[in-house]
Amino acid sequence: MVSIDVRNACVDFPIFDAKTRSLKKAVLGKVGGKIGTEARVPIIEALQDISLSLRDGDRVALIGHNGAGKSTLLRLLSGIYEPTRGTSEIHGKIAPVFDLAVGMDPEISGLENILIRGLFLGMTRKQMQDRVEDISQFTELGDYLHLPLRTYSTGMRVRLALGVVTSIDPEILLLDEGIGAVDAAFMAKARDRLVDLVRRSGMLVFASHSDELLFELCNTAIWMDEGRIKMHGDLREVLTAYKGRDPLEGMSPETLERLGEK
Ligand SMILES: Nc1ncnc2c1ncn2[C@@H]1O[C@H](COP(=O)(O)OP(=O)(O)OP(=O)(O)O)[C@@H](O)[C@H]1O
Repeated sequence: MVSIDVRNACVDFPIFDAKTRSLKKAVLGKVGGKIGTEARVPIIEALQDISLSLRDGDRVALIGHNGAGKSTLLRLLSGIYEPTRGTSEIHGKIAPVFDLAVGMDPEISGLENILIRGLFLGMTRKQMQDRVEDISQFTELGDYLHLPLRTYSTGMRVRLALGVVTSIDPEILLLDEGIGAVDAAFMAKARDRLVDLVRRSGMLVFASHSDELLFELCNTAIWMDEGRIKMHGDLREVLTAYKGRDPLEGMSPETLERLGEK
């Protein structure tokens, strides 16, 4: 069974090379997790007292200001970070997609990178070999696929990475935004594959600042604030509370029609 159970989890980052005295003023800043200065070294309390249970079919949006703890929570859910206090129990095959560049080697060709990146995301060599043709076509990179990745532009790299990421079959998909570096026409094409990917995966947790993408992919939301869960519930309700207005009101009729929210 695919499941995530987190109980009273905290994640602290001790900062060994910071000057505590000057940091005391910084606690007043609005953005970021709380900075504790009582200990011998300053400690950033990135996540505090997080409890949540997610099950198959859950599609959760992670929202909140810069530094609120969204990326740290995704890393906790992926097992990259262990909780400093509390527990997290995760069952299922996880595909963490935080940084599209991770798992890519600049010295080998695009085609070889497709294989390597797929293995990194938990696929078998055979599964990836069956998908290479489809991914290659999707990227529209043509002969570039035979050249080393270092010869690619940023957008070309994102095309390749998105092609691979949207071809996998994860049980738990953890997605961090950062997929904006492609042109609009390509993004529209990637969006369809992304929607398909999410339908195939058992569970999704998606950190993003794009209301449109969130409505397209998620049904519930967690609002993170200073390392804590401030609200967890229906996507539209949580986004409305976070923004102080209904997010659907500002959207064009075409977008609303696509989202099925006329
Ligand atoms: N490796 C680290 N070392 C020290 N502090 C960290 C580290 N990673 C994150 N933090 C701190 O943890 C807090 C939460 O950061 P996190 O990256 O999770 O926020 P976020 O909600 O993803 O922000 P954004 O929307 O800007 O990406 C911040 O105060 C940040 O300074």
